[in-house]
Amino acid sequence: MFTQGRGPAGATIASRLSRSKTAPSVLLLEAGGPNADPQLRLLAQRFQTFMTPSMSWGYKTEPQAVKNGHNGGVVDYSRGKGLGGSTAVNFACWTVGPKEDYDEWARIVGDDFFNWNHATERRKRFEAYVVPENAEHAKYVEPVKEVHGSSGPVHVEVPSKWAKDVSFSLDAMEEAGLKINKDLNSGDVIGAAICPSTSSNSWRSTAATEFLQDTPKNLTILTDTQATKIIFNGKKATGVEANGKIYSSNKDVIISAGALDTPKLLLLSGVGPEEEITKHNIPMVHSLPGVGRNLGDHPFNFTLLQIRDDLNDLSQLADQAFAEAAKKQFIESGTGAYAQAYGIVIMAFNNATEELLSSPEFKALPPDVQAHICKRNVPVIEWINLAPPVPPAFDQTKTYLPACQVLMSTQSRGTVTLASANPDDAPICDPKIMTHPFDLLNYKLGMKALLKVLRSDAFARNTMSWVLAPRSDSHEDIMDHCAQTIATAWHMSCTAKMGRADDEMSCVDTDFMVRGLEGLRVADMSVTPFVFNCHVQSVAYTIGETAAERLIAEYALDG
Ligand SMILES: Cc1cc2nc3c(=O)[nH]c(=O)nc-3n(C[C@H](O)[C@H](O)[C@H](O)COP(=O)(O)OP(=O)(O)OC[C@H]3O[C@@H](n4cnc5c(N)ncnc54)[C@H](O)[C@@H]3O)c2cc1C
Repeated sequence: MFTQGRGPAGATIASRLSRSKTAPSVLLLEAGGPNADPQLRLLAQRFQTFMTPSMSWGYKTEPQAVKNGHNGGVVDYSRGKGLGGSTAVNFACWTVGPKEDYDEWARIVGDDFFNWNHATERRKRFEAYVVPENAEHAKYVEPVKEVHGSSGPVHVEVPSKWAKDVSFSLDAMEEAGLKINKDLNSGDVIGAAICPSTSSNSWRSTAATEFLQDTPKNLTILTDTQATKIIFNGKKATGVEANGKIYSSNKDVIISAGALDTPKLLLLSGVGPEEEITKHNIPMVHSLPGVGRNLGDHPFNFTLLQIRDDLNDLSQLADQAFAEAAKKQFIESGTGAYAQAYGIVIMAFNNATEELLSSPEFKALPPDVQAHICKRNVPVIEWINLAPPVPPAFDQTKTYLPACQVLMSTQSRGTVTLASANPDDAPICDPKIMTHPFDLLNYKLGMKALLKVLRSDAFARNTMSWVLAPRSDSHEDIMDHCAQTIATAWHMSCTAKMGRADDEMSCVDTDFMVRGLEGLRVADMSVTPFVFNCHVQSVAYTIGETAAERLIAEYALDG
């Protein structure tokens, strides 16, 4: 048995399989290094870690149509590299998404194994969800205990110490008309809520710290080992090539390299759309039109308000000496400014408005997509307050409220293709952000609604100035601001999607087996049939757990 890629999906599978009763031999190959320095796991630095060059693949998108803005429309498309994969560099927000998304996945693929109830039971096995009891915070946060795990390996917490702006921001959202959702991870995501983080006592937890410690002898982990080709005997995968060596497998090869590198490896190995493979003179192994297609993501834009100085303490950290001392104090004693800086993000997920639902853009969507968007807990827009930190170009001694918009229920789809047959070349990533008319309208209506909230008295009376925002609600000003701040939330998905046999774009079946091949599975964010309406690391862990459960049953690994 062999798995490749050490992100949340790959690490979960390798850990579960190797710890099963029959203890099969599992080899895990990871292209990056060990990411061993604990200082790279400070939650207070969660928004900067991805800029550490050794921990990122450093990908960028092709110029996007929302252009004429910064960088000519080229958007950062980082992926985590090394132990923990993207969980070692991500923003550590933990959201599991709406229950209806899981049921929709089950409906699309025709298998109840993927529905909310089953997924919740699986998540409870790997989750350790901690919300400290605190009378002051009870107004804002109260977990629905039945849907959370308490003793799994993946640590999720609401830090016990809150910065001042947390309650300010939630109170203002409530006053502006949003409902407070005390547990956005109950399956009901709608409303303004505290978002827990993947951390323990403000130290980031990663797929590696959670699944790859104290590993059993039958699990071998090789770092700095990039798989460059899958080896086939006819239509059967028998191993992979990495660092000029062949690693053979007598059972399955499982690819968990993430939604950009999994299609890249499949294409390099001759599996994918014929025209894409032959154009690089790669020998064709198997035609699969969906590989590298359907790339979906969540576009992300931000606005910035300067607010009253007494509303948070983060400006202290602009003083280099103060920041160094705070970091030292936190590392030595777990206390001080670093124990609460950037500890909490506030999220507000919103349903579609009547205006969106009555638009021609909505009515042109396929009937099943329309039906899904109309469901109770399915959001079309997410707003984020208190993150990310203010870019260095702005005066760091001032106090700010970043307020962002993340597009949900996205319909735009792009591609991942090869730049060449050389495995060292980055893939060509073109997510075609907001090219679908529904996404464009949804973005504009969402941004107008966000501006209305930020202009409401609750925010206005605490706002000193608008630093970054559309100049007006006009189409031109909203799109101009969009072009200036466009990014994605790095939720790349669907590039080797799971689907039914009669869906010609389906790449894997519900056993994660690559269609038309033997001994080859894909289990990572590539396989989701649509872009989940949440921050997706929880989905990647769930995919790993689901694939492991299927394999353990198929090979009777638990005896
Ligand atoms: C900057 C950033 C911020 C994010 N913020 C959040 C957030 O706050 N909340 C959230 O829920 N999600 C967030 N995400 C997304 C989330 O982290 C990912 O969706 C999730 O980690 C994907 O898991 P995966 O297992 O599919 O792939 P990955 O986590 O990307 O893991 C893939 C692994 O495979 C390895 N690999 C790739 N190619 C090869 C090869 N050829 N050979 C061997 N190994 C290979 C990679 O080095 C990596 O270790 C963020 C992502 C990024 C990049």
